[in-house]
Amino acid sequence: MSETHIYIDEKGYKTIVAKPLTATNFAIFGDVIECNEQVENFTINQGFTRRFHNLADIDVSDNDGKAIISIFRTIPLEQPIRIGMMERHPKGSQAFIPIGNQPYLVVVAPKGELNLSQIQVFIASSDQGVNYHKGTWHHFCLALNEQSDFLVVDRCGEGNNCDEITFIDEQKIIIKF
Ligand SMILES: NC(=O)N[C@@H](O)C(=O)O
Ligand code: NI
Repeated sequence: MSETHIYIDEKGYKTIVAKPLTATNFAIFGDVIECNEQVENFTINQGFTRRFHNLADIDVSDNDGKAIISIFRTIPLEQPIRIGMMERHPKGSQAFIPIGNQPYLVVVAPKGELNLSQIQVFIASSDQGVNYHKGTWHHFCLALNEQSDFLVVDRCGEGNNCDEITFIDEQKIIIKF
C-alpha cells in the first residue's frame, strides 16, 4: 500500500476520512462478517434457515489458547474522535459482531511494525462484523452515536496477547466521516 490516507485539515490536524467497510477493502486486515451473496451460503433446517458459511478465520490456538465469547458494552468517544493508540493481538484473532442497530468505526493498520501512514478507517454498518486477523493493528472498539453492544470472539490463553502503542500528541489523527 503506497498512498497515505492521512491529510492535514484546515486547522493543521492530521485527519483521515472513514470509508465504507467492504470485504475487499478490509481483506489485508481480516474478515468482514456479513450476509451477502458473495459468501458461500445454503439452506438448512428444512429450508427455514439460510447458512452463510465460514465467514471468519478464528485463529486462537497459539500456546493452547481457546476461543471465548464476550460482550463489549461500549460508549462512544466524544467527537471529533482523535485516534491516540493502536493495539494488536499477536497470539490470536479478534472478532466484533454488533448486537444493536448502530454503525461503528474500525481503525486498522497492517501487521508488522506499526506505520502510522498506513492507518485506515472504515465505517461499518450494524449488519457487518469484523474479524481482525492475528497481529492486525487496530484501535479498541469504537461505538458511534450511542452505547452499543458487540459480541466478541477472541482468544483466552497463556502469554501476552495485547501489544499497545500510545501516540504522542503530534501523532494523533482526527476521524472524519
Ligand atoms: N482489551 C480488549 O479486550 N479489547 C480490545 O482488544 C479491543 O480491540 O477492543
Ligand atoms: Ni483488540
